[in-house]
Amino acid sequence: MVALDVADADAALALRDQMGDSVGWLKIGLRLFVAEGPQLVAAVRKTHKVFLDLKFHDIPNTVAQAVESAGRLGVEMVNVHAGGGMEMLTAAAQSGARFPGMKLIAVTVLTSDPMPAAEAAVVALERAKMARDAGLDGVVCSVHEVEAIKHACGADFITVTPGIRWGGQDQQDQKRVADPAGAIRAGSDYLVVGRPIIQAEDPHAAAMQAQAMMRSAVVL
Ligand SMILES: O=C(O)c1cc(=O)[nH]c(=O)n1[C@@H]1O[C@H](COP(=O)(O)O)[C@@H](O)[C@H]1O
Repeated sequence: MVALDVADADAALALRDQMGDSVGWLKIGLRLFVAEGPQLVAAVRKTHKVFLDLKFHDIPNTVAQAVESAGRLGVEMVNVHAGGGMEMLTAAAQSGARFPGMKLIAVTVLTSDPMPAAEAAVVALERAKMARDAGLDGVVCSVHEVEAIKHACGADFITVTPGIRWGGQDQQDQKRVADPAGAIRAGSDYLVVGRPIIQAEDPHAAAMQAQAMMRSAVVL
């Protein structure tokens, strides 16, 4: 999943065209959605699956309604923040259930969170179990937590992992990072990559490089 963390529709659609069908999913997050809204989601959906990453975190009623609005946009994935608690997650799941083509995912502990990795592992696992019990389809977590979450929540419970860096790239604000091969070896279902691709001199080549590393880790 390539994160379209760019300022406007022109930049987003240029990047989308550069990626072509080499990438199946594009992620629309806060920056782009606040700037361009549902119209841009509709444009991107014409060619790619869309992960709408707005990390809803509010009272249960508000989050449930926001999930419903996301469902009406027809996106294939949307996320909420597990920090909102069990009642919020349950309300979100009830709303999400009306849109079977949309995966509902909970952010556990942000990959930029400065808490020590061992503590993040405990909190992420706890929140993943809560998300599963509430009926969500999976979580966003770092690669480091994937194995324990799959073990506790089941192989079908989706793990989406940002914080992907390789070849000595700058971690920037990310704290818990891993490379594309490591993410596949850990069992991650979807890798989210932003700046290492979108700020590369050649974004298409960077996406190809990440995918080659992913393939190198696939055991047939
Ligand atoms: O929900 C997310 O997508 C997300 C969760 C998280 O814990 N960490 C995280 O980095 N993300 C998003 O994943 C992308 C990572 O971007 P880069 O650090 O540029 O690769 C950004 O769009 C973040 O908003």
